[in-house]
Amino acid sequence: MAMISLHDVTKVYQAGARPALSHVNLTIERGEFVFLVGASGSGKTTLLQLLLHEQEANEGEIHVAGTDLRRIPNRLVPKYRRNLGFVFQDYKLLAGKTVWENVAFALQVIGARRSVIRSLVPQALEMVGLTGMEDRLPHELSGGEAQRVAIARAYVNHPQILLADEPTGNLDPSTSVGIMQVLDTINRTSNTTIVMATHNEEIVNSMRKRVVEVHLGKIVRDEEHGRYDSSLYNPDHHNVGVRRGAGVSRGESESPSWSEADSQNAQGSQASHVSNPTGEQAVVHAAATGAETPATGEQDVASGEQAQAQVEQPLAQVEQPLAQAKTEQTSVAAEQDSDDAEQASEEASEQTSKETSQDASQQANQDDAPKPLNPPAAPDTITELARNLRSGHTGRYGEVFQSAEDTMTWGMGLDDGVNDGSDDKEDK
Ligand SMILES: Nc1ncnc2c1ncn2[C@@H]1O[C@H](COP(=O)(O)OP(=O)(O)OP(=O)(O)O)[C@@H](O)[C@H]1O
Repeated sequence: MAMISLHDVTKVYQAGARPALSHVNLTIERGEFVFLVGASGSGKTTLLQLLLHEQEANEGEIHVAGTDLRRIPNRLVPKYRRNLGFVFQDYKLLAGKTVWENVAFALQVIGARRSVIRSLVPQALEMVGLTGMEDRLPHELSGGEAQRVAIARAYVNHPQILLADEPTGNLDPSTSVGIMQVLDTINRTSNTTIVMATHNEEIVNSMRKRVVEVHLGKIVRDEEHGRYDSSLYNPDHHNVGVRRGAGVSRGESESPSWSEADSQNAQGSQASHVSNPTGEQAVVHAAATGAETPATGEQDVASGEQAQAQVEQPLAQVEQPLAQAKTEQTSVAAEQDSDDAEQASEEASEQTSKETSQDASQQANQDDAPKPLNPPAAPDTITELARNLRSGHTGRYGEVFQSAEDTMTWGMGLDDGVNDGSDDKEDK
């Protein structure tokens, strides 16, 4: 069964208004990494809200992690959301809690044992490269560090799915590379399904993941190893087009006729210049060739060197402990009531701690600092991203997830006297 499936889904916020989503069909398998792209107002956030069950569809079926969202009673929504981690553009850390407490909180509110918390929080912080920063408060963090904490919090209970709405929208290019590296590592090492809404062309075009493009509430493109050119569906222009052949089509999508310029672009050039929203010219590789062509040193890439240095930290440092953790403990839920599992967690933690303490200490306090070169460990896609990345424009991002926050694992029970983490902090 697919991890996520939408069948003929329509969402209308106000009677008579254009549907935010119209007859959408989409299937995402376990372990896929999907970029959700499209102009502001196209329906990306709405789609994520439907997956969170923050909004309900007017028509159609949605299944997520085996749950039919048409049939889920409200009281079970918080439990359902344990399957999901969510990363927001603006981090949404709890201001009065330390890094450790922010991450631990996501486990405390679902009733995880202290021993499990003591095991999983360091692993999550290590995975995002923040070991050594446990005692910092959010206001003492850079944007990139704050987003790493947010990812650790979203991932600490090992959800099957990570949803992210513009997670790099507030970050500079080099810091964005680090965030994408973390998400890519989570996806590759733990088979976590990731759906990320973004406007950032360079991230999409460099990482060459599956791309689902939404335009006026409809999926107009669904491609393996796809790319994104925001100008093709610019809502301010009537003559929109889609660059067919930019990737492998995944299935039914509505494709408007494409313009002559697009046609020329798609016919074999190795690279094309695509205007970014600020009007600058960024060099991107034409996906029509389907080749993972390495960037040349001649390319004019803003912040390229800095971004590349940022990304080329040894991935083994974060992958090894995560892989080990996944081997020895697959589900927080399963561990909550099992003493055996608890013991295994502690053993895993000790083992992980021994094997990685040296690397972890080296990672402390280095969130945005250039990292040492380690080419064999850096995946091509991330290296490509580091070379190509420019900041994309950020779309509308309001408080649309405000109510969902309250029932995500870290928000549930905030005002209900839930342990604030201080006990666990002492035991850390
Ligand atoms: N709560 C709401 N009430 C009424 N209309 C809404 C609501 N939320 C979204 N819409 C409308 O639904 C459409 C899709 O909005 P949505 O936020 O999903 O787009 P988006 O692609 O995520 O945009 P952005 O990239 O700017 O975040 C837009 O026309 C928007 O105005």
